[in-house]
Amino acid sequence: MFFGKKPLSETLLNALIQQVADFYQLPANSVKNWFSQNKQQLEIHLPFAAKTDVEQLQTELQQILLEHDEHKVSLAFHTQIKRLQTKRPAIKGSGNIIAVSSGKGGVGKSATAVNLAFALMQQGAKVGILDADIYGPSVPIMLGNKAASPASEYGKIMQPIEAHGIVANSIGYLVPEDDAAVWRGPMASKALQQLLNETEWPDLDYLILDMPPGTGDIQLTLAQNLPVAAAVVVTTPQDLALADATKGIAMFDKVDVPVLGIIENMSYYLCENCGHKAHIFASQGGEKLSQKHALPLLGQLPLDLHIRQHADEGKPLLIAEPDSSISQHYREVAKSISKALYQEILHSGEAIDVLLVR
Ligand SMILES: Nc1ncnc2c1ncn2[C@@H]1O[C@H](COP(=O)(O)OP(=O)(O)OP(=O)(O)O)[C@@H](O)[C@H]1O
Repeated sequence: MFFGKKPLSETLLNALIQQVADFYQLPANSVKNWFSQNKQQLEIHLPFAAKTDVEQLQTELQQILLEHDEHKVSLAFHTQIKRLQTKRPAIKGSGNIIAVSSGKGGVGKSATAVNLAFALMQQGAKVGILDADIYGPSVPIMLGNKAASPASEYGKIMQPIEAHGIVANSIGYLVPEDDAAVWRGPMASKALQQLLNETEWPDLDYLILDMPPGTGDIQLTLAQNLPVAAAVVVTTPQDLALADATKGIAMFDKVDVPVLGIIENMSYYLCENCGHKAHIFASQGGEKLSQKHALPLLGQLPLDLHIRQHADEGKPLLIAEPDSSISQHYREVAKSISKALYQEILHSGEAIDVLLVR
């Protein structure tokens, strides 16, 4: 291992590796292969989307370099996400397909899926979104491009629609809303499989699949027949939604798709004037659900006017207000999802590590 002509001491390299390992509470052995050296540059390839960690990591590593009199060495961080092997054959370019599902309609699954797609992008991943909510496709509304239509050069393979740095496809771009609304189950699931297969996804890390709400035949067929890498379940905290979320978790268990965790949406309302936190839809529901199923509670997002306004106006919150505390919260959830999927990749391979969600 050389830096230009000068070898970088093993002691120093080990100290740097240990620092990153401690940061992520991982064994140094797993972190070692994230490092590569190139002339005066030390490259660190993070295997999950965690761009918001880079600044702190950089400071910590630079401090060690300074202590070893190696201040000239520059650091470069990259995001290098692997694909989790799925039972169903992979779809070209789609990367890891993450199903965002809800047992019950109206809990904010689509708004969560869209915001998470942008949050993952802002954490450094290449992201697409497929709107599989066939009876109520809201992705085109939330991306503000309802009138767009995917170009198709050979009459078959479609180019996804680009929006603010992600790509998307939806039945909503292809057929009038009322047409899809009358499709029966088998026709709807076939149309969705086609939509996924016949889109030219541009080498993504993640494809967010905005599932139709519920746990019926269409959902089960999709979870079973598509190469879904993992799922997250969105719920509101009240009992009714939690009972349905349980069915959602059971559905993914049945088809052996790992559930990465639960997102509680509309958890509370924070009064903008007095700062009072009101638990409109009851409290701690998501927490109880996560304990019951031994799944992480990935995030608790507020009931917030800005989330609704930006979604309904077609200006994604993460793009319109990237510095808001809610956008930061979404980025934390996105990072946790990405890390949890990395954990699944480790489990599926020879190495098994413990990665705590930071
Ligand atoms: N945390 C939130 N705060 C405020 N409004 C929200 C929040 N999450 C979602 N909404 C709004 O609630 C409405 C329903 O959300 P959304 O369409 O995402 O739900 P859904 O679960 O996907 O619904 P469906 O099951 O009918 O597809 C939308 O107007 C959306 O903007």
